[in-house]
Amino acid sequence: MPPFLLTSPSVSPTIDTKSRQNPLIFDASFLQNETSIPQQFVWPEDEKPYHGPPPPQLYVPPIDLKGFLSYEPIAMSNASRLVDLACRKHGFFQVINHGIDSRLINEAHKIMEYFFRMPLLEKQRAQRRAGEYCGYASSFTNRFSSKLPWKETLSFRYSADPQCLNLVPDYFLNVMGEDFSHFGRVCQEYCEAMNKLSLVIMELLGLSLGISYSCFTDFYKDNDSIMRFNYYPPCQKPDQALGTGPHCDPTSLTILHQDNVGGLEVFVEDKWHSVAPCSNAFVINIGDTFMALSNGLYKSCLHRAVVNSHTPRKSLAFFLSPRMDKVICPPKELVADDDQRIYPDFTWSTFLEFTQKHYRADMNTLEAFSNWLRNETKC
Ligand SMILES: C=C1C[C@]23C[C@H]1CC[C@H]2[C@]1(C)CCC[C@@](C)(C(=O)O)[C@H]1[C@@H]3C(=O)O
Ligand SMILES: O=C(O)CCC(=O)C(=O)O
Ligand SMILES: [Fe+2]
Repeated sequence: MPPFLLTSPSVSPTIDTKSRQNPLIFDASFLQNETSIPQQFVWPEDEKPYHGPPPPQLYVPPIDLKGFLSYEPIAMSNASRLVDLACRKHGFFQVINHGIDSRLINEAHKIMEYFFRMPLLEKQRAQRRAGEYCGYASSFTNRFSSKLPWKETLSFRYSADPQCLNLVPDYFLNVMGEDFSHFGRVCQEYCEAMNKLSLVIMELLGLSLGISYSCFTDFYKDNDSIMRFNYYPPCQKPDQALGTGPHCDPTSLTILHQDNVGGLEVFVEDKWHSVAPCSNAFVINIGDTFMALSNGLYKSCLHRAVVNSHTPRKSLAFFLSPRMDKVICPPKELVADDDQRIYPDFTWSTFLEFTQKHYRADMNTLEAFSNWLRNETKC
């Protein structure tokens, strides 16, 4: 186990005042060519990316959803067996023949490219504000003052509640104006496709955990999720910086589509492994909230994104999360008696607030949150 995994979690405000008083400006069009990078982007020695020979590739089982989607019994049992093995070990698998139109995926990558290539001032019309999880962030220069990620992100909320049909287009209309109506429609369509796929994966997870296939689909049918575009500009010091630092996703399930550049790494069996990009696959990983819902059986695993000196990289991440007020409590089939509960009951709204106001998501988020919650409920 590397030394950085042994540090005990401490709860401190996520937004540090130092970074707000004296914010650095991350303008990628300029910084991507700089041979010396600001100190705030240099990661500590024990967290720096490894720059020797390329890391070994992680075997991320490709799950063929074709047979599963048409309810073929053999295909369903094969898929659930592979998913079960992967989720007990590290929580990462891929899905192929997922039924999502490649034109929609390409269109989403195209509009993302268009957005991030706009001048900084234009992008800042959607500026993410302190304590909020939606909007545009050029690195997290006004949120943190060290270990800054070498990335720009654009995040927005998606809700599967039928009353929220226009949430995404309305968001873009409000923050970016009329010219972004096509943008908003593509994003809504992409999120709807992700919502559908996430419910299929929830059926698969129900089966692989040996409980009813509808247990998790019911739980997530009115999900309140986060869609995020990640853009990693080239960095002339890729051995010192990180696109996204080591973390476990606090959310329930992440559906990631990466372009063909590569940079995603997962920490398994004491070392970093790369996950090769594949345009017809989505990389799926279990997040902390689903780990808690499965009573710790399925793992939320440490991962990060490294950067390179020559090619910008893009990824689309859909973070599935339950409706804000749903209580995360494992189904009784997964808990023999109350002593076997690993995490306390919580709501996604409290956990989300914890990651935005009290704790910078890292490899210990769920543990730090559980301890914080136990203390809060004690007094
Ligand atoms: C609830 C969330 C917090 C983060 C965005 C969503 C899902 C993943 C989290 C994050 C990506 C984990 C790594 C650190 C983080 C700060 C980031 O680099 O973007 C996290 C997100 C966040 O707090 O904005
Ligand atoms: O861009 C990637 O490959 C991973 C990003 C990630 O882990 C995240 O956004 O949570
Ligand atoms: Fe992540």
